[in-house]
Amino acid sequence: PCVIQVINPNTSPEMTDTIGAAARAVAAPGTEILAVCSAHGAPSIEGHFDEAIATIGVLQQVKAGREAGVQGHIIACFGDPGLLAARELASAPVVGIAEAAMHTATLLATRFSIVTTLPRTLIIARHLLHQYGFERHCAALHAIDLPVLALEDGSGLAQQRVREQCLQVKQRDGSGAIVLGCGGMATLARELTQELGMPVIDGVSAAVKMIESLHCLGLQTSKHGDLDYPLTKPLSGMFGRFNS
Ligand SMILES: O=C(O)C[C@H]1NC(=O)NC1=O
Repeated sequence: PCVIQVINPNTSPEMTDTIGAAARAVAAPGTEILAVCSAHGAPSIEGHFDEAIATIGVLQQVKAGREAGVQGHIIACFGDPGLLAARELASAPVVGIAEAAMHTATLLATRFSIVTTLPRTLIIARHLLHQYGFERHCAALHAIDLPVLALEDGSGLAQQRVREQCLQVKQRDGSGAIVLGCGGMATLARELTQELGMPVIDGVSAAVKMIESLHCLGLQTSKHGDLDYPLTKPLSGMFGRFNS
């Protein structure tokens, strides 16, 4: 079996459910999805500070997942918080939803646009484009200018703003694909792809299929070089829980 731990780095149970549903919608018959969220941290991640504190919860979940013997981990926040640290802790593959969505977009179009939530988080997406080497593939980045948890308030306003922004991307950006820049947008991708007649990509589902592929290929996070397990040292205070 292929057990995939899908980690919502924020503490919103509603968003964890949205993310889990998107993952299960595409999981292969032999794949089990374990959707979890940080035990403590921020209810939504909307900036560098939120990302920094969310990283600890991500790493705690990755450690628990490794001890449970999962076949892969997904970091289901568009900033991919703690990705490389998680890869040091993990033996199984770790995929972030931003990298998964970006890689997928480059297989389908020469350029993609990103649609995310608050304008202040655009810089985080820009940093990832640079880190992953996708800057020249990204035509534009847009924000719907609503907070992350507006996607879970039941009003449908955020979902409507995402749809409107995607329509504008299609008319103005000259990009062939759209990347949805939030784990909470995961369940919108398939319907928007149909309506717009162009690929609208959700990183949660893309990451599930990537982990399944890596598992099928018998490939795991490389422990040769700089993603080897962390050096053992006495960690103190709140980090004592990471002492293996
Ligand atoms: O960066 C963003 O706008 C979205 C990001 N924040 C969050 O709590 N989950 C996410 O995917």
